[in-house]
Amino acid sequence: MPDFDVAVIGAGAAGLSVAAISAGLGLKVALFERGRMGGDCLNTGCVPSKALLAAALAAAAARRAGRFGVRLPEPDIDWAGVRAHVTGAIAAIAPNDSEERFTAMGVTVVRAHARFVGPRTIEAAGRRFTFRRAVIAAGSAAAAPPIPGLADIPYLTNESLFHLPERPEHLVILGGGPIGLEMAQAHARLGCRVTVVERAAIGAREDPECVAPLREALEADGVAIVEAAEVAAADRDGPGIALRLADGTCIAGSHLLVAVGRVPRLGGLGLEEGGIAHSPAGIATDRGLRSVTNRRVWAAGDIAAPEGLGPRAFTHLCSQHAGVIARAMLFGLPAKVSYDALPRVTYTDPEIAQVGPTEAELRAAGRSGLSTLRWPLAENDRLVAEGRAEGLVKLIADAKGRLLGASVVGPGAGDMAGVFALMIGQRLPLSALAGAVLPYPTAQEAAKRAAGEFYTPRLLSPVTKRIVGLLKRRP
Ligand SMILES: Cc1cc2nc3c(=O)[nH]c(=O)nc-3n(C[C@H](O)[C@H](O)[C@H](O)COP(=O)(O)OP(=O)(O)OC[C@H]3O[C@@H](n4cnc5c(N)ncnc54)[C@H](O)[C@@H]3O)c2cc1C
Ligand SMILES: NC(=O)c1ccc[n+]([C@@H]2O[C@H](COP(=O)([O-])OP(=O)(O)OC[C@H]3O[C@@H](n4cnc5c(N)ncnc54)[C@H](O)[C@@H]3O)[C@@H](O)[C@H]2O)c1
Repeated sequence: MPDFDVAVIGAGAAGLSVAAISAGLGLKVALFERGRMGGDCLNTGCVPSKALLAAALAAAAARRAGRFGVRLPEPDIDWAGVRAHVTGAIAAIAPNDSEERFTAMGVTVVRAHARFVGPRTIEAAGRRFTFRRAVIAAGSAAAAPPIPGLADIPYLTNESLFHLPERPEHLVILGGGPIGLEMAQAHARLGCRVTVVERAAIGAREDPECVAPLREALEADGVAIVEAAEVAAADRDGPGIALRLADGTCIAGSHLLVAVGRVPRLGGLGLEEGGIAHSPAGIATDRGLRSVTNRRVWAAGDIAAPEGLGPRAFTHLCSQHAGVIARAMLFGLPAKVSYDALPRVTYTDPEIAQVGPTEAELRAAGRSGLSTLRWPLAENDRLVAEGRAEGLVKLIADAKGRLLGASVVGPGAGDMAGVFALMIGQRLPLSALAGAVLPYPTAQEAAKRAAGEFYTPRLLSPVTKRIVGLLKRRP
């Protein structure tokens, strides 16, 4: 008999979710973690980045208070205090992901590097563990672009950024994706000079109508943005760093943050010994997240590269993966992942939220009969009252009024994304949102108004007017 029903490699968002469900269902579970419990999200990702953004927002709010007739002096940023807030947020959440909590659930937690030594055996801490089923949830790490000289200079990634003892004087950020943009705004608002160096365009994956207000906000925060930049070399520059661009420009700063995407942590897992197929994108799985070569093995989280979909890196996706694995691996049901209603949010100010595909992606996929519905946040009473009515809700629907994609830019865009995820996931018609009674005044009303735009032309059509004209003669 195998030692464990389920063996999980990695105690990040994905591994913890799988372990909790499996143990909750009464299975014998082993969980291997070589680093910190909680993985990237808790220690070096979502939590510290959002904590830093919260500190930055407080500084920005103080600077903006004058518009309400509340004049405050320029905020005095105490870097040690900011760091204490970040580490405090991690410490407050850590018990949820702790070894103690999982041990209490009945999980055997092994704090060591784990590797497959055969298709049904894992080795860790000098011991061998046989398993009935295994889940690889080893996550991803910051990618290092092949720039000459980069490997020879000290640069930061998400693993080191949140532990800087001193505030960077001039943070140069390579990459204008979500990590680059969130960290650019956070550091600029906390008093650092910031330059973003981006190969293509910032926020390139997002709807351009959403990126435009964010670009303005970043520039207003003092972030310098260099786009279409080809970095030819990286060097030391005294105590700092310098990026030399192909056009001859030199961008020098005190610190360099590399945020150009993620690579799966495949190294040292013994995938060959385990008979587990993989590619540079991650563990090759079917849509049920099951290894295409070792049918006792599944993959979850950033490291999973499901067939035809590829990897994605979001904590909420880890829960979806865990749910699919629970149904497929534990109950033998035909569960599959779908990213049709997957939300993502860049937590800048303004936030950018996307649920499902963007308009450009839908059009590139050849979808016809699409309706594009917009509602500007300048028309939202609550946001006007709060002096932050910049942004847009943009919805893309099919001819029958079913929502396919939603793009939002503005304050609280991420909170609005939940409704759109529900609508797309459950295939609800726009009338469900357009007809809902929402509390006034809330930002969410902008979502309802955008949905209502699908029906407005129909409602005010000459035919409807003629019908109403006839009906008015009723006694
Ligand atoms: C700066 C930043 C901000 C982010 N912000 C957000 C956000 O706001 N919202 C969002 O949804 N997502 C965000 N993400 C993405 C999110 O953090 C990841 O998608 C998520 O943490 C992935 O979880 P995971 O369980 O797949 O991997 P991880 O969290 O990386 O966990 C994998 C674990 O496996 C362990 N491990 C690896 N190999 C082995 C081995 N051989 N043996 C034992 N242990 C091993 C590692 O030590 C690690 O703890 C952010 C990421 C970054 C970097
Ligand atoms: N709020 C969130 O949900 C959140 C926040 C941060 C990260 N994440 C997750 O982490 C992932 C990784 O984020 P990321 O921002 O590192 O990656 P990314 O792939 O999303 O963006 C990287 C950016 O770097 C640019 N780039 C690549 N090589 C370059 C080079 N040599 N020089 C200059 N620019 C270069 C790309 O054009 C791209 O715009 C995200 O895709 C997301 O899944 C999520």
